[in-house]
Amino acid sequence: MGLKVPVLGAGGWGTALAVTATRAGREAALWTRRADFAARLAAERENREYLPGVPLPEEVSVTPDLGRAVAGASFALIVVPSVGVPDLLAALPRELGVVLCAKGLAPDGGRLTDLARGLGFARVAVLSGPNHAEEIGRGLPAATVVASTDPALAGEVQAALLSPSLRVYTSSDVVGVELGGVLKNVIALAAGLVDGLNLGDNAKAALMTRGLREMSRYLVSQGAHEDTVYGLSGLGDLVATATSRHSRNRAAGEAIARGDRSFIGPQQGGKVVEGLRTAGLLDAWASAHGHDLPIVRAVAKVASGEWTPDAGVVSLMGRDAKAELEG
Ligand SMILES: NC(=O)c1ccc[n+]([C@@H]2O[C@H](COP(=O)([O-])OP(=O)(O)OC[C@H]3O[C@@H](n4cnc5c(N)ncnc54)[C@H](O)[C@@H]3O)[C@@H](O)[C@H]2O)c1
Ligand SMILES: O=P(O)(O)OC[C@H](O)CO
Repeated sequence: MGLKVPVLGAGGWGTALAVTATRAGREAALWTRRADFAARLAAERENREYLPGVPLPEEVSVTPDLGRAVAGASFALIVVPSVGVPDLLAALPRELGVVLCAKGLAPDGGRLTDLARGLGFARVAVLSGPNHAEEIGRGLPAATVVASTDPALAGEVQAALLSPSLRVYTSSDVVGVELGGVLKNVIALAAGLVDGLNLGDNAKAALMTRGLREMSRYLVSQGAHEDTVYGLSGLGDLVATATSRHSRNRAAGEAIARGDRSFIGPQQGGKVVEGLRTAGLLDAWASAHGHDLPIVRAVAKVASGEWTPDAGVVSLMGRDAKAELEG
């Protein structure tokens, strides 16, 4: 088992994971595609752009050379935003284990783990949980889940990240862990809309609870275990994201509700707000497959500019009367 952990992507989450690996006694090779940015990180020993205030230990090396970053390693953490995952995977040796850390979907609306398998990777895992980079980077206590159908790979990743400040659980439910992280971003965006519209605590509790129900219906329809929906990568991450001052998804929803149009449409404000992209991809999938995902639909319509935030509220409040456990 290689002691070096390649961390591919030097945004906030990649930087926090590189620091996390050093707390588990490993060396981390932090890769970024921009050579000038790599040089700056190596010189300043801090990622001032994406994770300010967290020093990079000397066990973290920084490189723009992908081959060098993964040389001799058993697996790599893939921590670029979901849009960048296909190109990055295509450039990696297929014998490498890949641990997908993005909370988003492939360009066709499918799962990133399926994309990896389709490209020929045999050892595939996903890492997800209630994990804000700002807190993990500082070593505040947290927990996460690594899921794989390959228990040896899940165990390797667990050992490489487990430390007194991060409990890493394993799971074999790849679908549940992966899609929990994907869906919660959309519900967190909707929670931000509720915040920005000043709709109150009752509305936010109702939105999060019905959102969890929507997550459950979708995840189980895709083959997830229902228990996973109520675990760290489902309910846990939904609570962390929908209630947090750190969450970009929640903050984007709040900003849209307050009239900030920079998040509307394809440019998406220039920030990684995975839920905006996910909502459109999932809404298209749900329409094509006859699934009812009303919160996803409302967020997709608001994110594309087709509906105002108020119209989204009207659509959700005006749905047909039903029994709570009906669907
Ligand atoms: N920030 C968190 O707390 C957190 C926690 C868990 C999971 N995630 C997930 O991790 C992923 C990355 O998020 P982040 O917070 O690190 O983002 P970020 O905005 O902090 O940084 C993104 C990084 O990826 C690079 N990048 C952007 N597009 C790229 C591309 N096409 N190819 C290669 N590199 C590209 C950027 O230059 C930047 O270094 C997202 O899917 C996010 O949902 C984030
Ligand atoms: O800042 P967000 O909204 O992308 O959320 C960050 C993490 O996914 C929380 O677990």
